[in-house]
Amino acid sequence: MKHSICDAIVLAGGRGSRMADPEHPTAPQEVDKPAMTVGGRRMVDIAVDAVSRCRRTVLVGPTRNGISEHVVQTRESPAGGGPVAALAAGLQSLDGRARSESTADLVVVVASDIPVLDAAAVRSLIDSMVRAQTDAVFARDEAGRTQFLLGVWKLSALRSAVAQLDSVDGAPMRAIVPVDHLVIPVSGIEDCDTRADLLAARRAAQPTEALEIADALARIRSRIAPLPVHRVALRDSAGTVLAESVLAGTALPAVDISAMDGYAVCGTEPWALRSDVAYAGSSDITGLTEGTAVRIATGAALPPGATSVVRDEHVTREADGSVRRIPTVPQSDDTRRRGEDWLPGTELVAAGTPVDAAVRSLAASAETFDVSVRGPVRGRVIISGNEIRSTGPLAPGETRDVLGSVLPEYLAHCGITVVDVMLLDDSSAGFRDVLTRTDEVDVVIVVGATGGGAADQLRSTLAGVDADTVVGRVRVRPGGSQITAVLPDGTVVLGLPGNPLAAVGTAMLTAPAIVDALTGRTVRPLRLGLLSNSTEVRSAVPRVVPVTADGTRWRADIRVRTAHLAHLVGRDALAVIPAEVSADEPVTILPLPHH
Ligand SMILES: Nc1nc2c(c(=O)[nH]1)N[C@H]1C(S)=C(S)[C@@H](COP(=O)(O)OP(=O)(O)OC[C@H]3O[C@@H](n4cnc5c(N)ncnc54)[C@H](O)[C@@H]3O)O[C@H]1N2
Ligand code: MOO
Repeated sequence: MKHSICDAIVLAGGRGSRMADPEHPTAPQEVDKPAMTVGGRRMVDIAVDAVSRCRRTVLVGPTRNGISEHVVQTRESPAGGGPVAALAAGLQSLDGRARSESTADLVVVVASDIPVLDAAAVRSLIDSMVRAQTDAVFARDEAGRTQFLLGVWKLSALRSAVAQLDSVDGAPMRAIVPVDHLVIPVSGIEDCDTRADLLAARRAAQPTEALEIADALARIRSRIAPLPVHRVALRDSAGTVLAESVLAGTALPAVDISAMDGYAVCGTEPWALRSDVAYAGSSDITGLTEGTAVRIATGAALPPGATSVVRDEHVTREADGSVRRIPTVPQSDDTRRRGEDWLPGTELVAAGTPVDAAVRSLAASAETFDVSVRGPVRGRVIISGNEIRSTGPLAPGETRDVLGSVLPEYLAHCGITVVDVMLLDDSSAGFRDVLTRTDEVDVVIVVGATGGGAADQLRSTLAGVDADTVVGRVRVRPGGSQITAVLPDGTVVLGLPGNPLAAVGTAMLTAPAIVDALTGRTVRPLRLGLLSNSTEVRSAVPRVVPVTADGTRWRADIRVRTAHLAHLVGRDALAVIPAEVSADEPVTILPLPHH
């Protein structure tokens, strides 16, 4: 029997009253469980995808957006009438359409609260059904519970089981389970009934493996969506990146002008010199006639009739007041012709270019005064840790905050404009608050709490809000515990390890890739260099190490302490050193900001 003769009924109604959020007692106590996300996907979509190889799928529950058009949506009667009422509605929908098609023999039934359900689990149920030739097969989860809402039925068995009931409204699943059924173990299909189940599922959906540096940066660049495009006046465009190319609004030069102080001439020499002068900016100069010349300033428009410009140094004045070209000089024309630099519509700067001083100046040269851009990227720095103090004397065991005041400078160098810096307690409520109030920023940079230990709330809070963790760990030292995640509202979270040098090194390594992704800026080639002391810093794990220019090479610091920034004082750059580096293997150079 082939998979294609199965139809599917996905149950996506039900009130998830046990899902109510204990931290938000005022929130509605009934939640739409199938719409809740795990790993960034709605559980209803997970269920629909798991049966995507079935011939027809009926989704029973409130009408939902974002469901494939191939899926028929219907509603149980009465609404909220429970799973048997929903199955009856699903059957009715299948039967209604079956008249024009051959009837399927089997029907897969899945609920929308199984966060790791996939096609393979459905496949194994169908395979068992085909082998056993029974009326229904249900899945048993690893806790030993039979999941009657995850199974495969003989269509005829399901139809008659439902038909023999007086009323489907509120009927329990047990009322229709056929005597002749099989239960098979299927791993990893635990359903989500409570908020704790949901959090555990979200936690399990977070990546735990450490990525190589290049893979981590590539994932960040491909998985983080760009910011919206907006139009700004050039004078307000600092820190932005062009979303569209800058096109010339006018030709440059707009008319033929002189490139030198000299003489505009007409025809063949000698030229009788007129007494007036063509100044830059004057537009009412009289035309030249054959055999005449007029003095002209650099940048002045050529008078009508002028055939070329001869610079002062190339001309002699005759006693009769006429001018001639010095015979030995080259026969050059010192005119800048209209459109010689560019014509209207020429692309002057490509999309993806950061708007710097040169871009702003160039756009003004082309009479372009506003541009379509992304950014600037606005960041908020959160300093976590109950032991961290920024002001006042330290109590025993407290640590001075040595990052809040300096990280904005390093982040600015990476392309993030920090709009505020906040100190935060390591409480789950505190973390939840900073990850849900993100309206004014594009990136939240959290310092500390990345480790995943008892006091490290960042990972569990990210799981709780179902952030999409793009990078969970990186194979690098320091900075291995760094996190890059995207909140459901699109805000990016960059988790930096708490040790000060680790925090700065991680920011310098990873923040530029976040800015690349958010702004769509063209990724620059890596700056590479060679170490002068590679044998002294060779390690089994890739490292980020401060370096100082050493002739044509870079000298890396040998024993680096991460609890302060001593190793950044007077250093030129950070080097990203591959594992087991050899003397002639290039390392990536990340220049440090300087004044
Ligand atoms: N069992 C393990 N424990 C730790 C590991 C490990 O692999 N296994 N890695 C260590 C490394 S390396 C680092 S780095 C940290 C990263 O942990 P967190 O990101 O959770 O950082 P915290 O624990 O919050 O802080 C670490 C350290 O840094 C000090 N700190 C934090 N913020 C500041 C600040 N603003 N100014 C000055 N100093 C700061 C903090 O007091 C801690 O001493 O985990 C290790 N543990
Ligand atoms: O990895 Mo920690 O980030 O070494 O200092």
